[in-house]
Amino acid sequence: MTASSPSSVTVRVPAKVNVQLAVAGPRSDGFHALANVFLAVSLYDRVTVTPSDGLRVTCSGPDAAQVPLDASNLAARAALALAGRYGREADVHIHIDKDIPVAGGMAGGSADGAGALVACDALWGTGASRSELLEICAELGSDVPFSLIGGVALGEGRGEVLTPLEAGGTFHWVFAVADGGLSTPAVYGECDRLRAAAGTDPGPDQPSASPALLAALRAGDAVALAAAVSNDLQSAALSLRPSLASTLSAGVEAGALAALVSGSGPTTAFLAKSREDGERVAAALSASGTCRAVRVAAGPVEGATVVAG
Ligand SMILES: C[C@](O)(CO)[C@H](O)COP(=O)(O)OP(=O)(O)OC[C@H]1O[C@@H](n2ccc(N)nc2=O)[C@H](O)[C@@H]1O
Ligand SMILES: Nc1ncnc2c1ncn2[C@@H]1O[C@H](COP(=O)(O)OP(=O)(O)OP(=O)(O)O)[C@@H](O)[C@H]1O
Repeated sequence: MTASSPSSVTVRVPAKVNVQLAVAGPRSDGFHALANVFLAVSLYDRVTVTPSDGLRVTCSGPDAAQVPLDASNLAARAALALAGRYGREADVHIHIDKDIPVAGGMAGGSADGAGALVACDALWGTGASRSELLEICAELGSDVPFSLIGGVALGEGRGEVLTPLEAGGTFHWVFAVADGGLSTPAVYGECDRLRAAAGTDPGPDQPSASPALLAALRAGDAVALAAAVSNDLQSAALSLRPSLASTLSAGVEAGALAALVSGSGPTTAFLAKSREDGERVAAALSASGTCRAVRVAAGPVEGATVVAG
């Protein structure tokens, strides 16, 4: 550390919802080509890195007990990857203040990976370029590059090849957090199984983004966006967790413009006309007893951002 180095750095990183998730059939490497339209929303993890004798991870927040604190933690993997590239030790204490539901389909682990990468880069004065950071993100996981850039973006390939998109306004969301998580590979596997059983495997080719969805985003038009949202993993998530159907119905009955599973689930996402409508949908979902917790959020918001240090 030089005299001018910060003594610690804190980075704030948002959760995501997928407003379109078009999934092709499995590729030969086991991944699926996607047309994945990500939107970053205002639920955040905060990742703080401080110089330490060795690599150590701690976590606080309501779901902290479910977060691994060993080298499998995506934040630890990010620190190791950056240190490895720059030939230094990952001698850092990473603290995750976790507000994003764990294994909820909102890219919580990916957020921590992107956050730790940006934080270590700032702490160590690495000076890595944006494209170098994005390359490391893509090695860590398909959702991690988007956690770095935030906003709204189309993810192609396995979701890591990003094209930033325009959004003409703020969209208001309600998220119903379910009890327990769903494993992302298990949900992709169930999607393949259901398609094989129905004889509807679409093949491995790259799917396309929906023009109507992109136009709705550009216009900032929540009603048009509600008509265009889609998630090819939704039936698989419902197959593995049938109780999510009653959460989706409760949100629709409460007046949500659209109700969908967030990514691989089991968090469900509800689009509202306004912040006030969102508060009403949130209150009705809480009263319905069909979920563990309810959160309101808005987006798009910016990606991983240094907030202290
Ligand atoms: C469901 C989404 O959250 C939507 O944004 C993502 O596609 C998942 O992204 P992620 O959690 O970063 O996933 P990764 O860590 O890259 O991959 C975990 C596992 O999910 C499956 N996977 C993931 C992405 C993808 N395009 N096809 C897949 O089949 C694979 O089984 C893979 O082994
Ligand atoms: N920093 C982390 N925070 C949470 N989970 C982590 C972290 N690092 C590794 N994991 C592991 O990743 C698994 C998935 O957690 P995560 O919260 O990222 O799921 P998710 O939001 O469904 O992911 P995605 O939406 O990207 O598919 C957890 O069960 C946990 O074992």
